[in-house]
Amino acid sequence: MTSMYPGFFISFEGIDGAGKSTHLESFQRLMQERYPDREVVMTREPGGTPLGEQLRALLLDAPMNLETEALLMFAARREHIAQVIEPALKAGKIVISDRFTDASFAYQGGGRGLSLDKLNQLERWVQGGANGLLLQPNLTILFDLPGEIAEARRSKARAPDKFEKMDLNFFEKVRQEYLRRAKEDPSRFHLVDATKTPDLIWNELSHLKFKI
Ligand SMILES: Nc1ncnc2c1ncn2[C@@H]1O[C@H](COP(=O)(O)OP(=O)(O)OP(=O)(O)O)[C@@H](O)[C@H]1O
Ligand SMILES: Cc1cn([C@H]2C[C@H](O)[C@@H](COP(=O)(O)O)O2)c(=O)[nH]c1=O
Repeated sequence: MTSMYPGFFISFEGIDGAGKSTHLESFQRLMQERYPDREVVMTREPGGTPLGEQLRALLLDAPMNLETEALLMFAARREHIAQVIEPALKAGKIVISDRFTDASFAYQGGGRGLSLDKLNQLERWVQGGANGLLLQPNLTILFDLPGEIAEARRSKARAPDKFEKMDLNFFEKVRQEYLRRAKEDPSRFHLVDATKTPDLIWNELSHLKFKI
C-alpha cells in the first residue's frame, strides 16, 4: 500500500504486445491535465534509473539462470524505488510505471515457474517499509490479451527481445498469473479487454475513476 505517501502510484501491465505503450504517453498527459498541481513522473521496469537501464539491457538480452533473472529484476526495482519512486511519492507526485512487481510474479513466477514463496520473500525485502507495509501501486491497469493476438501484433512491431521470443505456452502462463493476481486484489486492478480497438481502450482509460 502506498497510502503512507501523499503521492499516487499507477502501473501498466500485460503480456508483451498487449498494447500498454500505445496509451502510456496519452495517459501521462491526461493525468497532468487532470492534476495540474501535481508533477507526473513516467518511468519503467526493468529500468527507470541509470543502473536499472544497464540491468535492463542484460535482462532483455543475456541468457541466465532463473533465480539470477529474478534477483536482477528485484535489484533494479530496489534502485528504482530508492532513487525514483519513493522520493516522488513522498513529494506528492503521480508516478506512472510501465510495469512493476506484478510482472515478476507473472513472468518469473507464472511463465518460468519460480516459486511464489521466493517471489513473496523478494517482494517483502525490496518493497517492505519499516512499518511492515508493502509499497504497491495504488492502481494497476492490466491489458489482458490472448497470447496469439499479442504475438501477431508483436511480429508487426519490432525485433523480439529474450522474453518476446518465448512461445505461446509461456505467454498463456504469464497471462493467467496476471489474471490470478487481478482476481486476488480487485480494488487495485483495472482490467482492460485489450482485444478492443485502441480508440475504445482510450475511451475507457480516459473515463477511469479513482481518488488521488
Ligand atoms: N488495441 C489494439 N488493437 C490492435 N493493435 C494494437 C492495439 N494496441 C496496440 N496495438 C499495436 O500492437 C503493437 C504492440 O503494442 P504496444 O507496443 O503498445 O504493446 P506493449 O504492451 O507496450 O508491448 P511491450 O510490453 O512488449 O512493450 C503495436 O504495433 C501497436 O500499434
Ligand atoms: C518488470 C519485469 C519485466 N519483465 C519482462 C517483461 C517484458 O518482456 C520485459 C520488459 O519489456 P517492455 O517492452 O518494457 O515491457 O521484461 C519480467 O520478466 N519481469 C519483471 O519483473
